[in-house]
Amino acid sequence: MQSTITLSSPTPFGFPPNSLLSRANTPSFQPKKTISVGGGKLGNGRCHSRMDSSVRGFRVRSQMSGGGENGFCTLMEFVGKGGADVGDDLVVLLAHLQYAAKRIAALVASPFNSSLEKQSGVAAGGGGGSGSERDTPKPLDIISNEIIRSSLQNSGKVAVMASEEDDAPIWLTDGGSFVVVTDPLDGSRNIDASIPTGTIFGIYNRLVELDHLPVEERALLNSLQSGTRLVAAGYVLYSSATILCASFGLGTHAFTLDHSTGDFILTHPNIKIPPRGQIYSVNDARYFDWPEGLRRYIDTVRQGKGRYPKKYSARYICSLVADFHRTLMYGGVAMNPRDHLRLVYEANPLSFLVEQAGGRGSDGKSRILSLQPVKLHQRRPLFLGSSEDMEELESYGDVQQKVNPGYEV
Ligand SMILES: O=P(O)(O)OC[C@H]1O[C@](O)(COP(=O)(O)O)[C@@H](O)[C@@H]1O
Repeated sequence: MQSTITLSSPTPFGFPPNSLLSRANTPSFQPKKTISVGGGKLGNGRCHSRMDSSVRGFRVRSQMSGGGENGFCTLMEFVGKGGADVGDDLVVLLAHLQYAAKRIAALVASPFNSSLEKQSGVAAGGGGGSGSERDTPKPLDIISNEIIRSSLQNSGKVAVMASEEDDAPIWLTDGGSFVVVTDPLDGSRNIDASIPTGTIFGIYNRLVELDHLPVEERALLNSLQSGTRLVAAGYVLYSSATILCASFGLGTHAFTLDHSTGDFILTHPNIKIPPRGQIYSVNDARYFDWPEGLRRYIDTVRQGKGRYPKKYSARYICSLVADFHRTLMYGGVAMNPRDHLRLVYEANPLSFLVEQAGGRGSDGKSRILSLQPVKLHQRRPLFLGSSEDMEELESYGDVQQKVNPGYEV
């Protein structure tokens, strides 16, 4: 059966079309395609009317393989009225976020990145450098932040944006109903070696009950919401494929960028992290700075002497989104046991995603989502992974690294 695709936009890469960007307050987003498979029109109906039915038994066929009985489903179709129906405002916001993701994907793969580094005079990562140099934003961090900020602003749907790259949250639009927290380009230290990087985001409802407060205070308090209040969260992995993985509160779903059309295609519906993995992911050059409990845990699983009687393997890219994505796919546990990763921008969104996939996110003692952030850039130990691995790890008690000397690389 041959699939036929009719594009309503003549420029597939110019997505979303300028008309969408300029109509910032457009109440509803229309999928740009009408898709027919075997003569039958699929369009929105492809993604069914409810998320649970849309993801159960969903078969993904790529355009290249000639379609199939179910064809394929774009992110916009998935969240739209014929799919999960997450609401018009959120659909518009996601359309702009996916556009930002595509721009960042192009940016991180650009041959001109090294000249940006040279122009800015920022030292390349990986060499010596003091701890504070390590924390200095790189040009790509700053540009990615700007790409996301302008996309959120153009959506007209976001009241507040809080970014790892900004000192304070930015109040964007009075009429916006959402709050977006983001790490625009995580792992950017790895860029010079073309190691995968990622964008992380979390979306909350704006707290209208705070509207009477001065703008700085209202922006800050909106951004300090507990992870249990997340409406949606996601990450974009910039690797051999560009993958946007998101949850809107009913499962975790991943969409792969089809460079030929500019669409994110549903490739991993309803991800379930295996309850037990055989991989641990940590920077174990820090072994001698770890507490005794964490050392014992790693020593035990390495030797296959844990509850799962097989020797574990280690994988560590040192790029959070990439390490997390692999953990979601294969199971196991990914961790940064010291106070390094940000609760608001990294730990909460990724914990939401792993929980929606059946796993757990913890700081080694407590469920991440239950923590009330007290500072915008607050850092916590972070452990994410399969439910059985996480339970076993936490049973060692003493797994949070207290020594945090400020590593140079
Ligand atoms: O040096 P460590 O402790 O292994 O930390 C590595 C982690 O830091 C990160 O690079 C994030 O650090 P930044 O937020 O300072 O960029 C993650 O991508 C990675 O998982």
